[in-house]
Amino acid sequence: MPGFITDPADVPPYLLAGGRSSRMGTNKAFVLLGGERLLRRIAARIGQQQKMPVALNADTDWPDTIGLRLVPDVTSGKLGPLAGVLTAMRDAMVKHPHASHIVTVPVDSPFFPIDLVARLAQAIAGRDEIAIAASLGRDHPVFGLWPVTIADDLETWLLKDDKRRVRDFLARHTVRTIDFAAIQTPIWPLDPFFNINTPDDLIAAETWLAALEQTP
Ligand SMILES: Nc1nc2c(ncn2[C@@H]2O[C@H](COP(=O)(O)OP(=O)(O)OP(=O)(O)O)[C@@H](O)[C@H]2O)c(=O)[nH]1
Ligand SMILES: [Mg+2]
Repeated sequence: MPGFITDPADVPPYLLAGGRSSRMGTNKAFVLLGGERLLRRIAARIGQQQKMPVALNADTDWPDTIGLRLVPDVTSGKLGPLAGVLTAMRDAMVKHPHASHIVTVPVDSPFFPIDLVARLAQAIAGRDEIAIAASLGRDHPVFGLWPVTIADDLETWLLKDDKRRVRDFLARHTVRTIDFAAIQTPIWPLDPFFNINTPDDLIAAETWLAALEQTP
C-alpha cells in the first residue's frame, strides 16, 4: 500500500549537475533563463518543496555553488546521471541517516511540477521501491525518488555494465512510474519535463517561460 513515506517534504533533495553540457557547449547550470541562472532557478524550485537544504551533485572544481553543499560523484569517469544518484544515496546515508529515500532533479528542466515529490512519494509502497516521473509517454528517471537500500546494487551495476542504460538498471527493481500531464499554455501544451540541452532549447525555453507568464 502506498503511504510508506509519511512526509514527502522530509526527503533530502539532490540537484544533478555533474554532466558535461557538451551539447550546450558551456556549463548549462550557468546559462540564463528569464535573467536567472538555471542553477539558482532549479535549486529554488526544488528547495521550496523540501525541508532539508538542496545538495549540489557536481564536479569538485565547480565555479560557484551559490551556497549549496557540493557533493561530487563517488565514482570517477562521468558514468552518467546514475552516478549522481549513487552519490546522493551515499551522501544521504551519512548526512540524513533516517531517510529511506532521496529525490533527484536535473539542473536543466526548469518547468518541472511543483507537486513532483509529493506525487512520487505517494506512490512508494515499500522501503526498496523507486518512483520516477513520466510525461507524454516518456519516462524521466532523472526525476526520481530513490531508496538508499539499493546503493550497493547500483554501484556494482554502474561499474560492471558497459552500456549503463538507465532502463536496464530500473528493470532490476520495483519501479512506480507517475505520469504528469502537459501544462496548458496559450501557444501549445508544454511538457513539464522539457529540458534544455542545446542553445536552441534555451531559446525555446524563453518562449515557454513567456507563455507560462501569460497563462491565467
Ligand atoms: N553526477 C553526474 N551527473 C550527470 C552525469 N552525466 C549527466 N549528468 C546529469 O544528468 C542530467 C541529465 O544529463 P544530460 O541532459 O545528458 O546533461 P549533460 O550530460 O550535462 O549534457 P550532454 O553532455 O549534452 O549530454 C543533467 O543534470 C546532468 O548534469 C555524470 O556523469 N555524473
Ligand atoms: Mg549527457
